[in-house]
Amino acid sequence: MTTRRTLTDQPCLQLKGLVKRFGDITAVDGLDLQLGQAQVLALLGPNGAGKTTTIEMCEGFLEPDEGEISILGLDPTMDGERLRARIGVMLQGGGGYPGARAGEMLRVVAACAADPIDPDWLIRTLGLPDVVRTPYKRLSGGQQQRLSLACAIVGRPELVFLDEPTAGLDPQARHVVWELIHSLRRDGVSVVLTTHLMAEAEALADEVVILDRGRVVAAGPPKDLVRCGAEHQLRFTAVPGLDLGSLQEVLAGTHRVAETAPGAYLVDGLLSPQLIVTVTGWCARMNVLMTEFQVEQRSLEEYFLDLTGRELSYR
Ligand SMILES: Nc1ncnc2c1ncn2[C@@H]1O[C@H](COP(=O)(O)OP(=O)(O)OP(=O)(O)O)[C@@H](O)[C@H]1O
Repeated sequence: MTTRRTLTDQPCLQLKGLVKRFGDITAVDGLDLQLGQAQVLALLGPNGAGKTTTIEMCEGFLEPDEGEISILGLDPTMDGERLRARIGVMLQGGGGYPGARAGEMLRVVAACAADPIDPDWLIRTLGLPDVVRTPYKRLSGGQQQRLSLACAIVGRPELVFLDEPTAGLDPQARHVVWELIHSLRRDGVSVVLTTHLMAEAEALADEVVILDRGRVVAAGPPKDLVRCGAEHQLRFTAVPGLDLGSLQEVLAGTHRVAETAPGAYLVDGLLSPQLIVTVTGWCARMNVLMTEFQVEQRSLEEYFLDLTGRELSYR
């Protein structure tokens, strides 16, 4: 899609001690974040967690009360003009010109860029050919979303901010957007996105930051977050009434073992390849045939619930 950028070690986004208050509400409360080049960062959190406020400060639309922001080495408040040519912004809820036709809108944005992506290619890729002549205000919510995404990336930005890029999209359109974000990353573009969707963060992000009430409650690669927050459960079925005492002995008390229903067994505790070998090896020695074998991990969603006592996604 684009010419691949040369990778550097410089963080393209760095936030230190960021604070933003609206009257009595502290929307962002001492946030530290860093993002490397060609990385995707997902800000995850419930309504009001401070995601939009954070990215609006990064985009230069809001001024922080405290802290420092460096975007591509620039201060978005002081260097907004210089920065705007190098970043792409997709606002929550679209943000297009109501009377402008979809195709024209994208071409106007492309014309402002030195080396734009071909607008026709973006229109085809995002499934918008049938609405190029339709005014923005008459596009469906999903079409407005996709057009806004096209406008955010048509100028080949170095860093893109996408505020809930797939909100309201059907699964097929969501998949197209995910593919586009993957290809941006492959081309060396860094992406900051906000989402309520755990699956989206897991599918796209190198780094997930979970916010709650303006603070980071957890951060890391999605797999690590699931792993570090999770006790795991291994379940298997076999003939009822197995002698679980001997399995417990083999496991040396590290896991809880139970027959939860006749023939349904649960091994509860931290999961590892060694645990699977131990349990299947024990079955083999006891001449027990497992008829089902299942590993259950807690999702990021459940991890968030554990951390905050609240649900993460409720749209
Ligand atoms: N302009 C504003 N004036 C007053 N309060 C605001 C303003 N913008 C945001 N807030 C408040 O700051 C807090 C954080 O809001 P923000 O929009 O950043 O959350 P969010 O995580 O993006 O939520 P959502 O997922 O609903 O978009 C909320 O309590 C919100 O009501």
